[in-house]
Amino acid sequence: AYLFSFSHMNADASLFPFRAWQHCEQQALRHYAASLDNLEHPQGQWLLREEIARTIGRTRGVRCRPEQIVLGASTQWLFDLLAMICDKHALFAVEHPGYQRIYQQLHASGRPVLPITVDYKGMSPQELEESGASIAVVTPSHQMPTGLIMPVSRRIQLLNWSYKEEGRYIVEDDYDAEFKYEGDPIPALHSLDDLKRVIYVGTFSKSLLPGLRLSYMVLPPALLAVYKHHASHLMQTSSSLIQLALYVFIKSGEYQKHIKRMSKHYKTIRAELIEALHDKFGSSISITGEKAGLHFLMEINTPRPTGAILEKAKEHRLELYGMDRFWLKETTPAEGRPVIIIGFARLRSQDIASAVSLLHHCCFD
Ligand SMILES: Cc1ncc(COP(=O)(O)O)c(/C=N/[C@@H](CCC(=O)O)COc2ccccc2)c1O
Repeated sequence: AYLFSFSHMNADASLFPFRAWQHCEQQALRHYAASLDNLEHPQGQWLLREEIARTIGRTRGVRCRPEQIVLGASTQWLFDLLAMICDKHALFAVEHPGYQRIYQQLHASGRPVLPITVDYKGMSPQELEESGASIAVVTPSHQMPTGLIMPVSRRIQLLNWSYKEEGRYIVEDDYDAEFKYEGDPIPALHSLDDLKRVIYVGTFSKSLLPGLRLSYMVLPPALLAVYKHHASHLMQTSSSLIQLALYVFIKSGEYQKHIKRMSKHYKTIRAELIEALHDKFGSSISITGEKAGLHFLMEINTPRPTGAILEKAKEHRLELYGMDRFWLKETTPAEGRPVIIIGFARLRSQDIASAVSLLHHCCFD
């Protein structure tokens, strides 16, 4: 077990309202037990899809009908489903550096997946155009892993790319959009889309718990028709009990209360952590991607290579990850200054000083 964790991959279950959740599960069993004894709608429980449509309409500006929502047990599964319903010659473009699991998932679907460079505004429209891809997968709210927020100008450029040819789509993976600390809330890319080319994907892994395995996808009408034709034989993969408990949890206002409480908590932890990092490391670090989400990047001006830093972290039971897991192309990054990903969803206020000085030790001593 780790002494301290800077992992970007997990939440802090101790902050989850298990009693409230348990009450919602009991309510779900009491009122909807009948729906557990058969296989429900392939897209998932209507009642939950209605609540999700209402929530993302209010919080992300995503206007959709419950009929367009498909639930699934993980974002990865939803990408599998997407690979099944998209044109078999369609090529996917993903951000590079980017989220490894989706890249691998799409690769496993048998079609070439094209890594497209992320510049300081997000996925490069020129490279995308030249790549011949027709489906671009982006994380505009908080790019994984760089943390950059895609400016509206780049969102418009990507939308225009999708409008240029039939069959082009943008998959907006809005995975940790609930948490934003600086600047005005930016509505989803989906809210700017006039021609129904954006597939909006969300998950409850970050806002609630990754272990619930519940994510959702909003299909534009044209793709919904294809989904209904091709994939409707596929039954829903997420549990009806979890779906109905989540429906009660959202309906009762517990979800909104939880997001408000977690946003406040993460805002405090993030500010304390950044202050502690600057105090300890001084001008030897530069932090980027810290305006939203549950992680940011930290570049360190030290002669010690990334590998040695990660090695030392392992020895000292400090959970820490580098950029290698996000480097999708065979080329490894030119060995510039070490860059590590700093997650703070699991960090406790009382541990920050010790975790930061241990990190400093791994980078310099
Ligand atoms: C870009 C992106 N999109 C979607 C998801 C969510 O996927 P789903 O759980 O299948 O719905 C993740 C999860 N990424 C996970 C792993 C990152 C990695 O492997 O490096 C991190 O997940 C969590 C992070 C903080 C708190 C709780 C969970 C994603 O990084």
